[in-house]
Amino acid sequence: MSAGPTESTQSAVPSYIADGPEIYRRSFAIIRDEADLTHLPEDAHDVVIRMIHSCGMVDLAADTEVSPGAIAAAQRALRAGAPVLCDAEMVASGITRRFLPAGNEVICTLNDPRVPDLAAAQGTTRSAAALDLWHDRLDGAVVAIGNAPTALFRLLEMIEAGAPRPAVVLGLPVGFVGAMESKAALVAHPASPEHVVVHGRRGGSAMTVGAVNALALGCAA
Ligand SMILES: C/C1=C2N=C(/C=C3N=C(/C(C)=C4\N[C@@](C)([C@@H]5N=C1[C@](C)(CCC(=O)O)[C@H]5CC(=O)O)[C@@](C)(CC(=O)O)[C@@H]4CCC(=O)O)[C@@](C)(CC(=O)O)[C@@H]\3CCC(=O)O)C(C)(C)[C@@H]/2CCC(=O)O
Repeated sequence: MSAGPTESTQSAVPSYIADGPEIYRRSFAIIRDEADLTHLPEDAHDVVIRMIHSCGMVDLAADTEVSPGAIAAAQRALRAGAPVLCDAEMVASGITRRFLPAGNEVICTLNDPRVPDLAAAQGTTRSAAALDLWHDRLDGAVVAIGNAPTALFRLLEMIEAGAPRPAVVLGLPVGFVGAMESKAALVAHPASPEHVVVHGRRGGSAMTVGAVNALALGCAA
């Protein structure tokens, strides 16, 4: 093992790996070794590995479902310049812009000044109301929902009502109220777009960012 910056024999800090690319290489090798990805489409492996990388849970793979065309659809959309529509600023902030293949816009409407009034008028969360401002960008978009279950429910309601269809939905909200149910609804919906979900309570902004970054990196392959 290579030593970290503190190499003094006096130090109580153990030696550690301080080479960024090497840390990534080892992490991905450990995940490949420990995670069972066999039930997932082959082209989803790098995406799921990066999702696991973001949360440290190799058993995440068992709860992950990827529709057969999801990865190809997402990468086609990204290469064609589709925007990435995010439910939370945490998701939007984490996406590594230089990985995106076509200078794709990353959009989060949560803090648009119109959203509080929309939410109050509809009696819903700001996260769900913010999707009303997605209408003109939804067609063929990559949707990344990493926080709010109500945003995923709202997206399904919009699609049912005839809104344009995104290319793919990364349905990865987290939590105890509505997260499991919203993801189950996405997978079961007869008009479900291509999707990536982690069933159950697990999800989150970091995991969703990992999925988008892996999809973007895969566009270059
Ligand atoms: C019920 C909500 C949940 N939030 C969760 C987890 C986290 N949320 C964080 C932060 C900073 C934000 N959450 C909001 C989206 C806020 N969270 C909610 C809502 C009340 C409703 C969403 C829903 O149920 O669908 C939602 C507010 C709303 O009206 O939509 C946020 C907008 C709150 C705010 O700042 O006003 C904000 C998002 C900021 C952004 O744009 O990035 C956490 C960091 C929690 C914290 O602050 O301690 C954390 C992040 C988790 C992650 O990985 O994304 C849950 C667990 C999803 C929870 C819903 C489920 C539950 O409680 O069981």
